Amino acid sequence: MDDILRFALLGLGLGALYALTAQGIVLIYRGSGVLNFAHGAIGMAGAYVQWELAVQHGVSYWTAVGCGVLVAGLLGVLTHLLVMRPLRRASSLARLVGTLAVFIVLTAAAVKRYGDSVQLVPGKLPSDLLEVAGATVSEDRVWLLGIAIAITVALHLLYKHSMFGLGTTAVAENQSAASSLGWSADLIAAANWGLGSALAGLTGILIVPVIGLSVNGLTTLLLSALAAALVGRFSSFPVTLAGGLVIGIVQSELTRFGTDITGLAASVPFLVIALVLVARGRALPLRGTFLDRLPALGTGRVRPVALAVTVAVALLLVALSTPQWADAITNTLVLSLIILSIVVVTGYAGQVSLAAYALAGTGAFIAGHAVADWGWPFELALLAGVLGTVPIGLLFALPAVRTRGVNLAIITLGLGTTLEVMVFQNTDLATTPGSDGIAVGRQTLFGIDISGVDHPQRYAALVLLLFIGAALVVANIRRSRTGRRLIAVRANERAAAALGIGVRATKLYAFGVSAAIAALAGVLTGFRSTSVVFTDFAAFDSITALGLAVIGGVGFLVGPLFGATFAAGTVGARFGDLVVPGLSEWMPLIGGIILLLTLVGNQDGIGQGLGKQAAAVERRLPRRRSLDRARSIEGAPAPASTPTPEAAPDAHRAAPLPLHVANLTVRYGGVVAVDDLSFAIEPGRVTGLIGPNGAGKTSAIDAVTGFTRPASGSVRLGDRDLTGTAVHLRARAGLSRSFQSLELFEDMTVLDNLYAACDRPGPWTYLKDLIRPGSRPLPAQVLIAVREFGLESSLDRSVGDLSYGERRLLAIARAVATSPSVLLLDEPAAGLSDDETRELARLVRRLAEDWGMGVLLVEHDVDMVMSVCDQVVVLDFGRRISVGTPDEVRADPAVRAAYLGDLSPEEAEESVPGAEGDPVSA
Ligand SMILES: Nc1ncnc2c1ncn2[C@@H]1O[C@H](COP(=O)(O)OP(=O)(O)OP(=O)(O)O)[C@@H](O)[C@H]1O
Repeated sequence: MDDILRFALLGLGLGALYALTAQGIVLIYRGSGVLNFAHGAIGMAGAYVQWELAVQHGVSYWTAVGCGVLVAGLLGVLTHLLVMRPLRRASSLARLVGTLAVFIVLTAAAVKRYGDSVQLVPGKLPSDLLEVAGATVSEDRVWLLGIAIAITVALHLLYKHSMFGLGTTAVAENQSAASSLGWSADLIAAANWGLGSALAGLTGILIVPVIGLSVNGLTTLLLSALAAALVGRFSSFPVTLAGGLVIGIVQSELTRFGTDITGLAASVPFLVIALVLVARGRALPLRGTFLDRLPALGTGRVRPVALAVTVAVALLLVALSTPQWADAITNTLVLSLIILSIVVVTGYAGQVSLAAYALAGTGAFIAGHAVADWGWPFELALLAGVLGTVPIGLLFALPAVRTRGVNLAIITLGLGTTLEVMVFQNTDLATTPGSDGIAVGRQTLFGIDISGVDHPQRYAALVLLLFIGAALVVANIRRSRTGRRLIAVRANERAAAALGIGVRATKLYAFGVSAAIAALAGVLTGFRSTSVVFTDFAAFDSITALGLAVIGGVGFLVGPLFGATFAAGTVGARFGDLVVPGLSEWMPLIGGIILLLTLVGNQDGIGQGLGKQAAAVERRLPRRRSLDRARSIEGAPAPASTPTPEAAPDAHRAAPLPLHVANLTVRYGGVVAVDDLSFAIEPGRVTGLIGPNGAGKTSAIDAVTGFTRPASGSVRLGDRDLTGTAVHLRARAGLSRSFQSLELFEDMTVLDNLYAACDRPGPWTYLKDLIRPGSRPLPAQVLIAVREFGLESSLDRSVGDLSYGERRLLAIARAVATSPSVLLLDEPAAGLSDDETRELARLVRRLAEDWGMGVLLVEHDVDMVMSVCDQVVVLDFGRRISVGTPDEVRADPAVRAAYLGDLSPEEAEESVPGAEGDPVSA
C-alpha cells in the first residue's frame, strides 16, 4: 500500500512534467490550429541556451533563464511567421511537415553544437527528500506539481477572462467573423506561438535537472505531452493537467508493479493516444469536412529504355566504386526504399503514417531471428521478414480506419515508439548472447557471397536491384485499378465509399504494401553487417524520412532517390564532402533547411518538376483520343467484343429493384432531422423529395445510403435488407447517390472519376495489380453515360478544369457509372442556368425511362421537380406531410402552408391528409 502511494506521488511529479509540456502544445493549437511537433525541440533549445549561458559563460542563473525563455518564444514566433503562415493554405500534409521540419532543423542544429550526450544539470528547485503520508518523494517534484497547477490556473484564467484569451477563442471559432470584429488572426496566432513556445522553454529549463539535458530527452517527452493534450481535446487546460497527471501516475505504478514487461510503463502514453483517438474517430468524415489541397502525384509510367540504361549505368558505377562509395550507395538506396514505402501510404493513399522505421525494424527483427534461431538461408529470411511484417503493417493501419491526418501521424508514431521500447530495446528479444544485436553472420544469395562487410559492392548491387523491383511494383500500383482506388480514397473518403469502394480495405492494402517495402529496407539495413542492430530503427527517424519524402515529392516514384540524397551517409553527403570538406556533418541540418525551403517554395517536391518536364516532352508526341483509350486496354486495340451502344442497346438497363424505406428516423443529439419517414421508389419512376431548408432531405439520403446511422427504420432494396449495411456495400448492391457539394475527385481526370465508379475489382486484383496493372475498357453503360452527359471531349481533363455545369453533370454521370438500380440525386440542379436545368430534367427522365432506374430527386427547384417526377414526397421538420402525384401535392394545403407559405397554419392543420405517416411503400 505504501508503495502504491509512493509511486503515485512520484507519478504526480512525472505527470506534472507532461502537463507542463502539454499546456504549451494546447496553447499553440488553440491560437493557431497547428499541432506543433517541434514543441519539445523548442523547449530543448531554450534549455540549452540557458545551460550554455549559465554554465559555460558564467551568466547569472536567472538572466540565463530569461534568455532561454526569450529565445524559445522567439523561435515560436519565427516558426509561425516563416513557416506556418506561408503554409496556411497548403495541404494538411505540408502543414504537418512544417512543424516536423522545424523539429528536424532544431535537433540537427543542437546535435551539431552540443553533441548527443546527456548533461547533468543542477536545478534551482530544492531537492530534499520529503515524507508525505509515509512515502518519500523528492521536493522538486512537489514544486513541479505546484508550478504545473499554477500555470494551468493562470492559463485558464487568461483564456477565459482576458481580451487576448477571448480574441483567441473568437479567431479559433470563426476566423472571418473575428476579423470583421477587428481581431487580427495573424497577430493572435503569432502571440500564441510566442507565448506557447516561451512556456516550452521554461518547461525545458525546469525539467532538465530531473531528466538530464540532451537533444532527445525533451523531444521524446513530446509524445507523453501529446497524449495529455489529447485527453484535454487540445482545448481545456485543466483537463490536460489531469490527463498528464493520470498518465504520470499510471506509468509510475507500472514501473513498480509491471516491471516484468520491458517498456510497458514507457508505452502508456502511446496506448492512451491510440485509445483516445480511435474511440473519438469516425469511419467516414462528416458532411462538409474541409477538403484539402493534396500533394501532386506522378503518373507511375515507366519508360523501359531509359530504365534499362539507368540500371546498367548504375550497376557499372557500383562495380567500379570503392567500398566507401558502395556503402554510400547502399545507404542511399535503403533510405530510398523507406521513403518509397511512404510514397505508397502517404503519397498515394493520403494516410500520414510515421511508422516507417518501426516497420523496417520489424522486418529486420523477423529475418534476423529466422537466420539466427532457425538457421534459414538469407533468401528465405528476406521473404519472411517482408511478408511477416505485412500483418504488423495492417495492425498499424487499424487506427487509420477511424482516424486521419495529424491524429493518424501521432498514433502511428506512438505505436512505432511502443514497438521500439517494448521489442527493439528489449535485450531478451533483440539481442543474441555476445552481440549487441541479433548475430546473423555473413550472407550468401543463391550461393554467391554478398556479405556487406566483405563485398560492399555486391551488397550495393543487390540493394539496387531490389529497389528497382520495389519501385516497379509501386509504379504498377499507381497505374492500376487498385491505385485509382487509393487515390480516390485519398481525395474523398465519402465519395469513394458512395461509389462502392471499400475505404477500410483500401487503407489496409496501402499500409500492407508500405509495410512490406519498409521491411525490405529494414532487412537490407540489418543484414549489411554480421549482426542486426536495432539502434538503426529509431521510431523518431520516421519523421525525418517523411520530411525527405516531401523534399523528393511524396507522390512521385523518383522522389525517394532525390529525398534520400539529402541525408547523412548517402551519396549526396559524399559528394558534398568532395566539394566542401566536412560538409557531410552538416547534412541533417542542411536536409532540414532544404525541407523548409521546399515547403515554402514548392510543396510538391523535386519529383513534380521532373514530372512536368517529362509531360512537356510527351506533349510533343502524337496523342491518342481519350475515348479510344477508354475503350481499349492501355492503348491496345479495342477487343472485337467491346460492346458499343449501338451493338447492345440494353447494356445500360438497370436491374429493376424497388427501394422501400420504412419508418426512418434520424436524430443528431436532440435534433430530430428525419421523423418516421416512409416512401418507396419504383424502377423506372422518378420520385421527388422536397421540403424547406433544414427539412431533413439530405439526412434522409444519408440514412438511406448508410452515411448516417438512423435511430430506427429500415431500408430494403429488392429482397435485400440494407439496414445497417456499410456504405460501400449498399453502393455495390445498387444504391448510388450524388452529393449536394458534388464531392468529385478533384485531382483526378474525368475518365478516372468514372473508372473509380465502375471498377469492380475482385480480391485477386489487389495482388495482380502489383505485377501487371491491367486497365479494363469502360463498360458499355458507362460509355453510353459519357455520351448521354456530353463528356466525350472532357475525358482527359482534370476535374478542376471543368465548368460548373460540367462538374454537376460529371457528378451524376459518376453515380450512374456504378450501374445502380436506384439513384439518389441531392440537389443536382443547384446553381444551373434555366437551359441547363431543362437539359438536366430531360436526362433525369431518360435515366428512369430508358435506363430503368428508380430515381430519388431532392431539389429546391419546384418547377423542375413537378415537371420531372411521377411522385413527390414533401418533408417539413423531418416529417412527411404529403405524398402523391405532382398535381396532388401542388393542391395539398399542408404543402402550401409549410413549403410555399401561402396558407395559414390553422388552415393547413385541418387539411393534412395522411400526415400521420401512411407508408406509401406498404
Ligand atoms: N451532423 C449534424 N449534426 C447536427 N445536426 C445536423 C447535422 N446534419 C444536419 N443537421 C440538422 O438536421 C436538420 C436537417 O438537415 P438536412 O441538411 O438534412 O436538411 P435539408 O432538408 O437537406 O436542408 P437543405 O435543403 O438546406 O440542404 C437541420 O436542422 C440540420 O441543422
